Amino acid sequence: MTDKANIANRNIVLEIKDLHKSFGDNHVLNGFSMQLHQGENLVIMGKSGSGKSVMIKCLVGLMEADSGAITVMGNDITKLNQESLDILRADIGFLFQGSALYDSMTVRENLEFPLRRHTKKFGDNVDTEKLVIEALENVGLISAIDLMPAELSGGMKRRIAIARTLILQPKIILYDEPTSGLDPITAKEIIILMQEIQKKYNTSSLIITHDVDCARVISDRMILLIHGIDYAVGTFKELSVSKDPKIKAFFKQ
Ligand SMILES: Nc1ncnc2c1ncn2[C@@H]1O[C@H](COP(=O)(O)OP(=O)(O)OP(=O)(O)O)[C@@H](O)[C@H]1O
Repeated sequence: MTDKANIANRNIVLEIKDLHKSFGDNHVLNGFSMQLHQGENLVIMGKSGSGKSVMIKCLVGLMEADSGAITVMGNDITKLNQESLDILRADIGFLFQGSALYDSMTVRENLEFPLRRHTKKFGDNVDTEKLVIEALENVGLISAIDLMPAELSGGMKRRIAIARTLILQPKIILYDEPTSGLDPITAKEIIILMQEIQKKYNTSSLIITHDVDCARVISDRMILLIHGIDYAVGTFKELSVSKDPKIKAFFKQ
């Protein structure tokens, strides 16, 4: 957890207001709102099918919302042209569910890949080797630089995926189920790594997870996504003692 008091007073780096998204009669998001503050670890929990992925897709522009506003570092993303959106995207790191490394590329090539896509951020004279090494050192896996993804364990893959996200030096990181599919010990190591990154770079993180342990350890605040809205917002401590059966259900594991 971030040990800085009064998160509510810090700058808002990402804000969703009254987001609606339906697929025919399936009203997935019915006015979801949230605010992510500078340096905050905000966990979003919701049951399977509650709309977490739909929300993230709207956030990163992979899906168009029916209505609502999404503001990233002061920019309304629905009003940006492609070029401005690309520049903004370089400040948002996205850790996909299940790591999603390119199987045919070495670890080094996997890390170089995002740098090639975001040349504007670092300029033409970027020292790629230096950035790759720094990112791998951050996740404690410099020794894996020339390995192929197939040669890595699940935990190592997740670390490399985090390094690939970090290499662009994002201000905001979106983690989609960062501990899913990992054994409890490896999951704990990944949570510790996420905390170290947050401390070192003062990144703001939005973390989608089903993992109550992960939420307990890492969250400054939590949002429970129920019925397509931000049904409950608070610290882990506050929400975990709620008497509301819908909220209680999240903490029975
Ligand atoms: N492209 C789509 N077309 C139609 N329906 C969709 C589409 N994408 C998502 N949905 C529907 O939206 C609802 C929410 O799906 P979503 O994938 O966001 O859930 P989730 O909370 O991320 O679940 P999980 O935890 O299992 O990943 C589901 O009912 C799903 O069927």
